[in-house]
Amino acid sequence: MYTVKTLNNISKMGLDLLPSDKYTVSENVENPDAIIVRSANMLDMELPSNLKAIARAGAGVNNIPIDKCSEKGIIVFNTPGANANAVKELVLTALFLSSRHIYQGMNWAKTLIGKGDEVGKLVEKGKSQFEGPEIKGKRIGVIGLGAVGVMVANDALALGMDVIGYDPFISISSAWGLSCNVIRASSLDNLIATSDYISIHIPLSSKTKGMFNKDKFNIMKKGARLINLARGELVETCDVLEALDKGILSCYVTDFPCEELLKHEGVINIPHLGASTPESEENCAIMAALQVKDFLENGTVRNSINFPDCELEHSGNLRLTTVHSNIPNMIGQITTILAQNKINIANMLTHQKEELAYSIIDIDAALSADVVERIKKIEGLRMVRVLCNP
Ligand SMILES: NC(=O)c1ccc[n+]([C@@H]2O[C@H](COP(=O)([O-])OP(=O)(O)OC[C@H]3O[C@@H](n4cnc5c(N)ncnc54)[C@H](O)[C@@H]3O)[C@@H](O)[C@H]2O)c1
Ligand SMILES: O=C(O)CC[C@@H](O)C(=O)O
Repeated sequence: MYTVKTLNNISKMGLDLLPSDKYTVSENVENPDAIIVRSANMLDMELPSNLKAIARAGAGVNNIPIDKCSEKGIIVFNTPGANANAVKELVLTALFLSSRHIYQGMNWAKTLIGKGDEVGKLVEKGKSQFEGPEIKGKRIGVIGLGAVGVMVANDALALGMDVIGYDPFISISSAWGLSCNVIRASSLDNLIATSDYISIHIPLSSKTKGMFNKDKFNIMKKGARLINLARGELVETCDVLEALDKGILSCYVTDFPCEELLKHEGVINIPHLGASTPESEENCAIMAALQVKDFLENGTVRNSINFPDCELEHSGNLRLTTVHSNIPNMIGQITTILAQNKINIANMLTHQKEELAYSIIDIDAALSADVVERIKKIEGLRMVRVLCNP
């Protein structure tokens, strides 16, 4: 029996994929084998001693202590692309909201309650204050061309915009999906200096935190509009407010409100709704649950942040999986212990990612607790699991 703890509301469509004869799934599980989480902050959480896997039902993993997990041999998954369409649709909404003063106009229209037959006349008289430009023919700069950025860039082209993109780490699959009509920015500053609209789609990390600061606002086109549905901390709050006050920015749309942003008229604050559609919640939950299940039952790794992809067809009668430091002679030490105990290896696979390596070893014989203990004691070994092959 495996136990899975949920830290946020996770769609039932996903959780139902963990059958009740093999899994106990609840927000109240004490010492779980796996955690499925959305945006709950796990950074200061004490990691349960049984924990083997954390699945982020979503894209951003800045709420998960990745380094601490890697040290302990705990795998972290996310669900790439599963909520990208939901975010893209909200970005397109944000584009129009930032341009056409729809939100301000709607609020103003509400002030006409009680004016009775005068409402029509007052609307016509007052509407000019909410005029705003069309997006067609304007330039949008898309920063980060991953699952969301590629969709935003392609759809902005379809809306008649001139699209420039920046992503020095673009993946091959994203490059295949991106329209060849998207202009490749020679630098981030070049994108920022030439765009009427800028949309950010990069992860928050120590390298990207505060990336949008005074220096970037100072090179923007006067009156530019900035859309940030990625993460609040990518943009320095005091600098964005100053850019709005100086008229450098005419609007900032964010999915991450804070007290200061809520008070400013030039900010459109959305309460983190980027992925809040039934479709994306289901997609993320299904992907997260299946990844956890395949890892717990078969040791398969797909879409992990800290582990290398690894998948091996079953052979033999037992499967040993190990997480260890990516240093010489780790496999040598493990296989030596197996050989000393006359255990034949039916098949094996080892892959590495940065400082960590993951191995799947199928064996023909039974494995005593003593052998497992000896393997666990190898220096650099972070996690050992023994699974029964089907
Ligand atoms: N508001 C929401 O609800 C919501 C939903 C989904 C994702 N997000 C946020 O949006 C981010 C992007 O999501 P995604 O699904 O497209 O992720 P993704 O991993 O598919 O794409 C991220 C892209 O950013 C690029 N990148 C990384 N550092 C960069 C840098 N310094 N400059 C330019 N490009 C850089 C990467 O190469 C990658 O192509 C997530 O990390 C998450 O924080 C928010
Ligand atoms: O789970 C959510 O509602 C938000 C998810 C989003 O921020 C993400 O990074 O995928």
